[in-house]
Amino acid sequence: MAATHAELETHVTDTFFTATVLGSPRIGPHRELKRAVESYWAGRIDADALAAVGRELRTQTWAELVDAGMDSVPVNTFSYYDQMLDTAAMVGALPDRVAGLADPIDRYFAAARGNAEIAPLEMTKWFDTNYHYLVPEIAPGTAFALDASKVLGELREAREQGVPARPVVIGPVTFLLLSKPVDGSGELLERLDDLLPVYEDLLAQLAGAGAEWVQIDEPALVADRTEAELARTREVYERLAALSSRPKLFVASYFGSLGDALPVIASTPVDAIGIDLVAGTDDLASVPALAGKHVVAGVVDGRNVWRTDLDAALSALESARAAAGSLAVSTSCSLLHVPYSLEPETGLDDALRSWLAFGSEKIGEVAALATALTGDRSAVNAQFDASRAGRTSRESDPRLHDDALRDRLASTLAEGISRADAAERRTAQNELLGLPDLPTTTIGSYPQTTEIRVARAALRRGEIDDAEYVRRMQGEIADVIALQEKIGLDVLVHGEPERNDMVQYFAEQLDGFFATENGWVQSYGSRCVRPPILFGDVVRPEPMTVSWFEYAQSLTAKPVKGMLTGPVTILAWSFVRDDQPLADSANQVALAIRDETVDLERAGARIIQVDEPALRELLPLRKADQPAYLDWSVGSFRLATSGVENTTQVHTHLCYSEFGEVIDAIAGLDADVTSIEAARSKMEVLGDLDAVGFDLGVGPGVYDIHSPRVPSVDEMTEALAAALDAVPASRLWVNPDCGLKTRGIVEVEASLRNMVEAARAVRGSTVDA
Ligand SMILES: CN1c2c(nc(N)[nH]c2=O)NC[C@@H]1CNc1ccc(C(=O)N[C@@H](CCC(=O)N[C@@H](CCC(=O)N[C@@H](CCC(=O)O)C(=O)O)C(=O)O)C(=O)O)cc1
Ligand SMILES: N[C@@H](CCS)C(=O)O
Ligand SMILES: [Zn+2]
Repeated sequence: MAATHAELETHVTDTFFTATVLGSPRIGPHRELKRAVESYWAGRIDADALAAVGRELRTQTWAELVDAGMDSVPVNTFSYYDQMLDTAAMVGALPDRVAGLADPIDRYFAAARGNAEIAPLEMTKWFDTNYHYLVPEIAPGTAFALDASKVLGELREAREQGVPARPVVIGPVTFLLLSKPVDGSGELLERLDDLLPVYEDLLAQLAGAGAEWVQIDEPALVADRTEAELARTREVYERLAALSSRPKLFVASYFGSLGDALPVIASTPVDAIGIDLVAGTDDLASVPALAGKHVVAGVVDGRNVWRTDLDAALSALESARAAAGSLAVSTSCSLLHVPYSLEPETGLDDALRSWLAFGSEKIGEVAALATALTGDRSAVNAQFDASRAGRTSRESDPRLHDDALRDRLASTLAEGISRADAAERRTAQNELLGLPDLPTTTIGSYPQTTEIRVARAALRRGEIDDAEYVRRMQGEIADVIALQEKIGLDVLVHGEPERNDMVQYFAEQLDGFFATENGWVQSYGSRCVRPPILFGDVVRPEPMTVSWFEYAQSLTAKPVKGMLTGPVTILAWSFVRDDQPLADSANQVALAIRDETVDLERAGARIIQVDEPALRELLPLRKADQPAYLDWSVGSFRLATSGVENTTQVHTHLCYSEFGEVIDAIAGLDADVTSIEAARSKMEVLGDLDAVGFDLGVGPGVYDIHSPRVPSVDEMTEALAAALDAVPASRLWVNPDCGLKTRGIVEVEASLRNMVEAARAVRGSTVDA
């Protein structure tokens, strides 16, 4: 049964816990950690003040969990930046280049962000989420050594507060599989023999510090794994479980089903196994294989915001308990991926509110289910009734089903979503645009300055009116157009100052979405996003971008790109309804974007860019599920972009990933021009595109926008020369890797000047040749 706070104060020991979550958000209910960390970086507060903010946030998080009735509370899920970086620091795997920094916190932040001399670690997406982790680098010389100060410190802190603390660490298999071999390192799982002593030492120290349980996260086991990898996994957990002095071992999986890995983990003497019964419902049928283990059943969705169907969850829990014997109720994954609480969302109508559960509400659901599971159903009747009422209200809400929209979508799809032959389009577009070879452009956003954000905040608070806001944004657009003209770029953008975010901006204008006021979720480090909630059928009441485009185009004779976010990315960065296939929601969003492209074209846009940076991110973790995804995602992009004339040049933009695995899909998008992140991977993507016969326009990023460094003309000339080995000049575009919203204007101007100079130099040499 979920314990009360009073019971916990009597210290339940040596028991199997019954109610928990796999992890907690850490950025702060009002982004307190973001503000503290950024203040520390800016030198406005010292390390003690930063530590105090962290301590206060942990205390609040643990108290909420204990008060709600969790009888085991995850600790060490707090982080100043990222949990993979924390693990690298814990096992002594920070890169050598930060070793010279004496202060551990400065060393840590240097690995995360770099500085004038030090390159940061790479960042990449955490499985199929919109959270980015830092990729540890493992060199042959990396000498693993334990530094357990963070986890031990947080364990001690929690225990002093009477919290039934369960330290959480990333497991050795996931840590190595997600790290990057450098300096000639081979297959990283080969390093397990070096790494395991560190984990053994850690477990001994945790036991010595009073930890009854430790949670070892192994989400890498929900992706396809080779026999050899599974065999190594078995060895790891046999060895760790064989330790004489250790806490009970709870191996947690999440983001999918364990599949073949389930019997492997089950065969080792670990004490508890966590399964994701939301994204990995298949594992429910395998629970009998877990008999004798404590099963931690993730039935409350940690990735999405829908209220749990408590009746269905309870019945899954009852059948799992019957098969396994011993069971705890949990979230499917850490609550890192959802906002803290529904409470600040004053803009929610009662119906919508009754369908939702954010972090706090999910903790309440876990507690209610744990109580119901022990037989004391009457104590939680009200929660079960509210869950049923929310479901009934949702099923009957007219906003979930718009017949006119569905009919129009069906007829548009029936008409076909292919454009004319690409060569025919190219001829028509070249004639209209008259661009030079190697046209120069940027990806869309220019620096989101404090003035821009302050203006938006002032509009929100009613301190300025719409007209004043438009005036200020038009001022920004005019500046950005003038800057681009001065630099000599060929294809211009309006700079996106009016967009709080490339997804939220559209969601705020589409029916069927709810945009939260305070639903912040960590994206990376101190950066957060507010994923909108796609709850109903999606309808575009009016044009969303046209007036900004028209204003920008009125200031220049050069073509200004219409700038839109694509359907896959809008879905990937939203919380999406779970009552219909993702493909159906994607097509509804695509139809709205298609209408916008047609309106932009009518307003004079000769080029329209539809960004799909999240195309790779949503790729299912299991190969077997990938073809169906690629089919609907490419289809939704084509639906969004096939409504315009042949003369209108469609661009797309892809970034934040390595695209090797989805290269066919990129070709399948059939965009006239694809700008793609390439600077860090040294243009490798061009070879991949060539290999699948891609013969459309391509703009491989010639410089990395993730750092303030100004790239030289020479290095961009070299990048372009390398690109010309794979792509003829007639198809090559010149652009940075991604948008410039996180950069400062001074470095942007200098970098773009050099980029244009490099393009001109290369153009000259190809014309001469
Ligand atoms: C391209 N990326 C994106 C992802 N997901 C998205 N949904 N959007 C993306 O663009 N995933 C992959 C990458 C992740 N990259 C980033 C990069 C940068 C940020 C970021 O800077 N986030 C901002 C918040 C942005 C925002 O929503 N701004 C709003 C509100 C701003 C605000 O907080 N205003 C203050 C007042 C003004 C002030 O003092 O500054 C307030 O309200 O208190 C806006 O511009 O109106 C961040 O601050 O973290 C995220 C992901
Ligand atoms: N048009 C967007 C794409 C980011 S991925 C931008 O420039 O910021
Ligand atoms: Zn981008």
